[in-house]
Amino acid sequence: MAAQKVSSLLGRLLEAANFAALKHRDQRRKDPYKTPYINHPLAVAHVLWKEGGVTDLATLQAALLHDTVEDTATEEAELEAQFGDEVAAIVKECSDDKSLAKWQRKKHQIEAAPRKSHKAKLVSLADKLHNLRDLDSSTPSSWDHERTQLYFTWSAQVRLTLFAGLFSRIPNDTALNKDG
Ligand SMILES: Nc1nc2c(ncn2[C@@H]2O[C@H](COP(=O)(O)OP(=O)(O)O)[C@@H](OP(=O)(O)OP(=O)(O)O)[C@H]2O)c(=O)[nH]1
Ligand SMILES: [Mn+2]
Repeated sequence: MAAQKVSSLLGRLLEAANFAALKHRDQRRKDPYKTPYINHPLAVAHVLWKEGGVTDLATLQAALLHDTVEDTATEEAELEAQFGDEVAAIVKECSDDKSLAKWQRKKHQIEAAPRKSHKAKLVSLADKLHNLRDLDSSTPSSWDHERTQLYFTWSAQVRLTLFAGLFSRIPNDTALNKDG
């Protein structure tokens, strides 16, 4: 790849990391160490690249930005203007509607998972994976055993529906879909 193109891709990735860092700058994770919140979106993007082999720029940018609309004062239009329609749409697909009750949000994630775009599924899976790893290593101070178990059970349901969609992307005309 031409050096100029690499430089442009890196720049756009760094722009997303910097944007997320500014938006999350006053937030901490719920763990006992009060880890800076930005560690989470950075880890989600890193999981996708390192473990998932994902190199698509829009997916990695969306991973870095995935909690900005849900958890900070960021408008979708802001993301559209700075990162384009595709990135903004993936972030939107990964954002809970905070005006809904918590149980409704949790239910909606299970129901919406199969309809998500492929890129949003990748970001959502990495998001869940990193949250589960965090729970395993340092449970949020206010979470008891039952609350932690509930997150594991619920996220397993979301991941199953996300995976079901990912593996059902077999084109309609393949032999696998023929009767007989
Ligand atoms: N495991 C873990 N999670 C933490 C920590 N600090 C903040 N979180 C965030 O808390 C959310 C999960 O907590 P819940 O009580 O289930 O959900 P809520 O914050 O949306 O109400 C996750 O949001 P999310 O990323 O939007 O994902 P999700 O709610 O869709 O799973 C996660 O990123 C931490 O120290 N450990
Ligand atoms: Mn997240």
